[in-house]
Amino acid sequence: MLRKIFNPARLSRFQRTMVTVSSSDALVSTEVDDKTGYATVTLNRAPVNSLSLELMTEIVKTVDELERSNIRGMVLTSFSNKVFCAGLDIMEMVNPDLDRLRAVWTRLQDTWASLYGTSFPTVALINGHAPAGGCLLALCCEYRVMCNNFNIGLNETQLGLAVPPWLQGTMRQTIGTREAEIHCIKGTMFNSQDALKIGLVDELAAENGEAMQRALHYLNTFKQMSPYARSATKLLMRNKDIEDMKRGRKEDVERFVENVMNSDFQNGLTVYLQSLKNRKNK
Ligand SMILES: CCCCC/C=C\C/C=C\C/C=C/C(=O)SCCNC(=O)CCNC(=O)[C@H](O)C(C)(C)COP(=O)(O)OP(=O)(O)OC[C@H]1O[C@@H](n2cnc3c(N)ncnc32)[C@H](O)[C@@H]1OP(=O)(O)O
Repeated sequence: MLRKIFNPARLSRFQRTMVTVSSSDALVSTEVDDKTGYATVTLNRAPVNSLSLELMTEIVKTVDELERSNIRGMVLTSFSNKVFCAGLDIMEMVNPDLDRLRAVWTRLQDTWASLYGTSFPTVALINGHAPAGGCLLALCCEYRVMCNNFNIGLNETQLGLAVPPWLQGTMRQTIGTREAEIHCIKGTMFNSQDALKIGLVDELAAENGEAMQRALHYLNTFKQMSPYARSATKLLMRNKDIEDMKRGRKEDVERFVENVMNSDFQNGLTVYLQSLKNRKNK
């Protein structure tokens, strides 16, 4: 069954109401161009957009609001021209409160489901590094434009975390089963050129302005197309994955909690955090 379908009857409302949402200190800011109906959603959590419970809550809220406002497309990007998103906030996993840890993983599932299941077209404008959860956000979008000289990939295993089945599935869909298996297991990080070669991203750009032009070009390809046929086809392809994730979500949360509470993982995390700081001090 289709979860959400673009409703052409609501189009007239969309044409009248054009919005710029969120205050300057918001974790996520949204601007909608009233001529095109395209929203630019900018992740705004300095320094590296790491995914705290609060940031993920804002992402889900934003996507839900956009879904209700009938925009015609969305570009997801970062305030920083160095890091698109550094993945899950590692501090959420250091000696965590168990209720909050469960909420973090549940919200990550929600973030994946809401971004992956939008009725409108989505492009990730990857204007910086995108490890792990950062790569997840990009993979949820339909199309990916990446600026040169950054890294992207699902490096969870390098950190001692297992990649959950629903995220593996999105990677498989994007780069194919064989490559997804190898690179999820290895935790490979790709530079921009290699990410393009393997199909993890669709286009490269020299800088932000060019990346935005390419992103808008993708959205413009749907201008003359029936929004109904477009979104129905997308959701028919994606809804089963979302339903599968939802069916297994409780077990998935408990696996994550078990993974994080393991003492080897906690020790590894301390070493990893230290290595990030050492790298910085070099
Ligand atoms: C079925 C099985 C169930 C179990 C499932 C288990 C796991 C699920 C798997 C997937 C979900 C997703 C998981 C994750 O996302 S884990 C997080 C992975 N992220 C990383 O490894 C990125 C680490 N960061 C970096 O590599 C670099 O910071 C960067 C992003 C390349 C940016 O480099 P740059 O030089 O620009 O900045 P700094 O390194 O100086 O960082 C600035 C500042 O930010 C802190 N920081 C960086 N990343 C994070 C982060 N992810 N969380 C929290 N904080 C982060 C860094 O330490 C610096 O802090 P400081 O105080 O020193 O200024």
